[in-house]
Amino acid sequence: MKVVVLVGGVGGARFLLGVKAALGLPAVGEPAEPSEHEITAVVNVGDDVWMHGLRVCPDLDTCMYTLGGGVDSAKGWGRVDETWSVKEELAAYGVEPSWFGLGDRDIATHLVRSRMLRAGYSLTAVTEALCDRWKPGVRLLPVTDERLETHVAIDDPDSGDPRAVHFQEWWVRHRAEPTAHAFVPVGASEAKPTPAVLDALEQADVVLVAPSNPVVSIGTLLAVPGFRDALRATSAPVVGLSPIVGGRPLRGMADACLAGIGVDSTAEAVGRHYGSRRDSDGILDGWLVHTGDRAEVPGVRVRAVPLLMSDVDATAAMARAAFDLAREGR
Ligand SMILES: C[C@H](OP(=O)(O)O)C(=O)O
Repeated sequence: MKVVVLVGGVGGARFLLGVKAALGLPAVGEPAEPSEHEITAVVNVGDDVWMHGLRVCPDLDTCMYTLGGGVDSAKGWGRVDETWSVKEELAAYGVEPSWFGLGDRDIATHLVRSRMLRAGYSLTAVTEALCDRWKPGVRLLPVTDERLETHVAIDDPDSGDPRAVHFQEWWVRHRAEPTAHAFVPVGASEAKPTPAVLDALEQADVVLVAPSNPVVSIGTLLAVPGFRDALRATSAPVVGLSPIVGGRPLRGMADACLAGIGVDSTAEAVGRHYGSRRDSDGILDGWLVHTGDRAEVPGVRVRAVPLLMSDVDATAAMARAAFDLAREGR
């Protein structure tokens, strides 16, 4: 089976572990024998940023480290056994930004990526080269090879003046506390989905929308011109999983993002925001919500199952429920 999963970072990576397990693949790493199943993750790039002259791709790296066995699993991102000498040395020079820490091991990834990008390789090719080391067992595809970065319109916490900051500054430096008035995918109008992404969607047997951030992860994928159309055109059923459980985000600060686009933090509101492929210009055929949550999404089959990614087995059960819902509509 060819499975395409739309993902962001921490939540998306955890969900991919469960998708692999649901298909009988090792959650971490590659299977010993070639498999009949093929998983492709289309990954958000809106969090990407140039930092100290290095190209940092947090969501691609979180997926790569998580699936390749190199992640700091307590945090859900970054390298295990990380050290911070470079960060300390930069602080000693008084170099800004000091609020975004790059670990020593992690820096090696960014050095390789930046060098290859400067040599003219696409982000898709660079990611493939990095994955040659990590062997995530999932094909990780940036949604676009063009530069696309999410910016957030806020009132400056010091001056109160309106300004736009890079997503990382809002998320990491300000902990998503200043009210987000808008999210702007800077560069989106010039971006296009890569041929590999379009091909994966066309060939897919099923497409899953991970319980990732609906605004700054999945929303940014959908902001790439042509991506929504390709998702709507695939012959594969599209099933999403709610990242909102009991009116609260599973993790992260998705509620602050949803408030910024005027969507309530409920499974129903997010399902309606994604919308129906059949009855509107939406992206869903099926929508999984957490047991006990209710959602009516016109034109979309809704089922309630446990949606807490507490471990790989629980996450695999979620993926199996998504496959079942996808099959129901065929
Ligand atoms: C929030 C995001 O991950 P997601 O939950 O969207 O997959 C992240 O890692 O920054």
